[in-house]
Amino acid sequence: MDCATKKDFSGKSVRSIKKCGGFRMNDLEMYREQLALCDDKIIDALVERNAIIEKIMAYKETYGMPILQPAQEAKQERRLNEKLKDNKYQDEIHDVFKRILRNSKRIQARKLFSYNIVLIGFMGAGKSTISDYLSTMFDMKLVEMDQEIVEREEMSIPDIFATYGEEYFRNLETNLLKELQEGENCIISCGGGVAMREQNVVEMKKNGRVVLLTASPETIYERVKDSNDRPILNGNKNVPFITDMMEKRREKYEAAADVVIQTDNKSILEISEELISKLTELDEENV
Ligand SMILES: Nc1ncnc2c1ncn2[C@@H]1O[C@H](COP(=O)(O)OP(=O)(O)OP(=O)(O)O)[C@@H](O)[C@H]1O
Ligand SMILES: O=C(O)C1=C[C@@H](O)[C@@H](O)[C@H](O)C1
Ligand SMILES: [Mg+2]
Repeated sequence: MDCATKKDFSGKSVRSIKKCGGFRMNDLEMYREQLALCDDKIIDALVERNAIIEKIMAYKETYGMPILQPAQEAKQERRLNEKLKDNKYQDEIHDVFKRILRNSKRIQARKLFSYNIVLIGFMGAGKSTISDYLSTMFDMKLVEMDQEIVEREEMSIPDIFATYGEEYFRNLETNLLKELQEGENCIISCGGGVAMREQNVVEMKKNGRVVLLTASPETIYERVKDSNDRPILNGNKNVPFITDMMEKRREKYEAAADVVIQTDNKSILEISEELISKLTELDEENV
């Protein structure tokens, strides 16, 4: 390819128009304009897509349909995989769609919850499990209080208890909870004992709705029996001990709760749906 140069009328060297790889001098400008038009189309499509997301939410609300529909999400993913399977840009396009999906989830989360969701309840009630699921489904930030404390202290909870005592651990919980009130649209999965301090409950309610998960002592026993991560239960993993401790804590849990969800024999999806509908109802009552 010969990109010959010649002088223009002012004497400046310019490339010959016809001989440069089949491109013309002004092609670059033209491509840039085409790119800008493409970007405009993408913006218009995204605005339209987001408006459709809002319509779907309104429709589900009107007809009392479940908000979370993981099967539909899986169907959409299959459709996309099929459509992109022979596309040479499939990795890049999949990456873009991942972000689009995450942002759709955020739009839903912001519309549904303008506050933090704070999960409380006895050990093994499912706080971590449900928080994790909700945070994935709505792309919401998740703070697992126990885990956060373990990371900051660089020690396991049983070691914190053994080295510094329970009071020290409880103070860490209170301080973390205070710190978390600065954010919003976050899921906070509390340690099992967090709601026992009145000061903690005041903090939770500043910027959050408190969801109490419950389960029978038998269910709790089944869920915790194979783990040694809960120092209070170590050596006490039996139904009578759990029953007794639960009864002692019950009043405080219930007093802290804005909504209560009983979790025995329910799937994670069922519990999460119940949580969303109870929180939504609560907001409607408060309007
Ligand atoms: N709805 C459920 N159905 C069946 N198993 C469940 C359910 N919810 C939680 N589990 C199981 O019970 C165990 C304890 O759950 P999880 O860790 O979520 O409880 P937790 O309330 O966070 O406990 P802790 O207060 O000790 O942190 C886990 O193994 C989890 O998989
Ligand atoms: O119920 C409790 O008092 C506790 C529950 C766990 O989540 C941990 O926060 C810790 O083991 C104490
Ligand atoms: Mg937990």
